[in-house]
Amino acid sequence: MTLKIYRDPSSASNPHLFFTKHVTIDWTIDFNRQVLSGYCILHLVANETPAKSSDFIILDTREINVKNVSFEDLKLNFEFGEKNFVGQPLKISLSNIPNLDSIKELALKIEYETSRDASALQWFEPKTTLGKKYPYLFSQCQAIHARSILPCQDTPMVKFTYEASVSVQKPLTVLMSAINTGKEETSETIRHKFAQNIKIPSYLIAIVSGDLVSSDLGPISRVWTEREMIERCAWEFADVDKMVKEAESLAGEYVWGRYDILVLPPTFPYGGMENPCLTFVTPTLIAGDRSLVSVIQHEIAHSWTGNLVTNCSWEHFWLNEGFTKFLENKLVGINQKSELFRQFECIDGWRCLVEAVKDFGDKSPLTQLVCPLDQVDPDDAFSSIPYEKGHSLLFYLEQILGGTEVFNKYLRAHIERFKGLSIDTNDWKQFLYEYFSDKVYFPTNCFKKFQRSSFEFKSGELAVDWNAWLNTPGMPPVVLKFDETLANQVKNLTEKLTNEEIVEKETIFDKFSSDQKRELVSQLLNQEPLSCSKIDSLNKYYKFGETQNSEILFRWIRLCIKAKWEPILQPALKFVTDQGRMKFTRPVYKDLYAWNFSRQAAIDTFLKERDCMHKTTASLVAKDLNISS
Ligand SMILES: CC/C=C\C/C=C\C[C@@H](O)/C=C/C=C/C=C\[C@@H](O)CCCC(=O)O
Ligand SMILES: [Zn+2]
Repeated sequence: MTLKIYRDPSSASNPHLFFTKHVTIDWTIDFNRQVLSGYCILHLVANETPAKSSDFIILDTREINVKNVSFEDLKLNFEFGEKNFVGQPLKISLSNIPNLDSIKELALKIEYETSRDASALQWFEPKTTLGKKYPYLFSQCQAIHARSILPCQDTPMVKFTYEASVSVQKPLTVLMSAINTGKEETSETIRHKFAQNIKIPSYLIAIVSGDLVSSDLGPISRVWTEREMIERCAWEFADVDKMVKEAESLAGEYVWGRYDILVLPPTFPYGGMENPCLTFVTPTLIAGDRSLVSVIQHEIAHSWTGNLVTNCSWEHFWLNEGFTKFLENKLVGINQKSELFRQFECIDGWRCLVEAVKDFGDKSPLTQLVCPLDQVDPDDAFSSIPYEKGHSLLFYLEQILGGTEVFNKYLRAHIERFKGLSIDTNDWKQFLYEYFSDKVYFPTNCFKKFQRSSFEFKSGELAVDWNAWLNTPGMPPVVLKFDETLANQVKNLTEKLTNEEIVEKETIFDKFSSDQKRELVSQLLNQEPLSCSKIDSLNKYYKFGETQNSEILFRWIRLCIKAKWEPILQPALKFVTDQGRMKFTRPVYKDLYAWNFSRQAAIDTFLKERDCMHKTTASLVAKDLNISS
């Protein structure tokens, strides 16, 4: 068994010597000190490059307090390398392991404790939870935060199974991105046990602990959250089993056993996180009308693209997110029984892409699909670009390679070919050419070079400008056209609201779906600023400020800020304080900062709130507001 090695600028680890095949975790959650303490055992396998006794096994860590490293009964020497933005390498010496040449497997036991600053963890004191009685903890390991909860080869090219045993004070629950395999109780504590028997990368390790309750949704699904939210969450996500079946019809068998959902506190920085067996989601999805469940479809889709077929490094993140966005939009179409709904989602996605390219600047390397990350923290590079540019490339290929039926078969074949593996863009492209070999002629040596040069098209070759799509900043080389039926129904009202005086609410508005209402505000936002009196009327007749749909509220707030409508200041500050989903919080903070009238209020609010925010959100918003950390 060997592991294919890729370049990963976000990891200091050296899996070319030994790579992880299984991890055993034993933790005690200490809510008083806000640390996880215990040990992990990394079960390593010798890779193709033979290790010498002068070598070190290098693991990624960040703010981890290592007490002891051992192999069987042998204590191993270790030291830390230099700290930088990817953490601090832990170098474990192999010098006193006898007969190193003959060792094929090596179980390294590392006893350690996390720090209070572990970047993967957010700790809550009881008073900050809904129930106010018990503390709460959750993790977010993507992209490179797993190293703050265990020393590991924190690169997605390495995939392993894991088992965990986690002790916590009674009556708290612990859940992980794995199957629950039982518990053991003492008078004071409960030890929860887990097993993840499918190989996963480190970024998919996840843990939550709190006073959680659950409600069954179907044979393989239940939703978990705090008691105060459970009924609303169970109603919102009632269709999840059906959605998993729809995804199976597209992508193949669902192999993870369970598809549970955890609804987190509002500081959770993302819409959703595809932790296997237990998707983590933001409470901003609870709209009260199931209108935001496409995030669940997105996370379900990751069960194949991302969690089975994984990007080998964060430079190829589009392979996770572009594919998943592509499946998500297809699932929306399948669920609504019409391709029109899929195409409608694509229009919104393209608009997000335009905005993200504008944000970074169209010359920025961070707008490339294959995104260079030397000396770049993946959190700083994160944007809609891998999602939407990746989606666009696949949408384009679908069109030129024969349409949905043909491409759906290819998607299945892609998943079948790469499941269980981590891949780069070259691997993806090579298989694409292999699969469609009847359609294209290509020179066999073209794959090696695609990163640097665009190659000339030969007769019969697939006419895709790969260099422009993959390695060039800015918008894609092709402007995609989507069916506009559903958007056009909105366009008439947009024009009316823009050009005419608003004297009452147009009745057509109530016939719109929530997504069309979102589209309406997006279209209004996509043009020149409205006058304050127009915003006054929209506010009076359409009451966008009262919506429970966070996507609409987000766009409404931005529309008002763009119009310099001063009454929006307090609602905008409340919005960025009540929830911390970065997709919403960062643009609103940035808009408030860009407007003289609200700049100081934005800074003051952030400074007051930052200690209660998620660490990643706080550090990125600080950069957005030009505040040093
Ligand atoms: C090219 C970009 C390079 C690396 C980025 C990789 C990871 C970035 C890190 O910041 C973690 C991202 C986690 C994302 C989780 C869920 C998203 O799909 C949520 C999307 C936005 C939202 O809906 O709130
Ligand atoms: Zn995703």
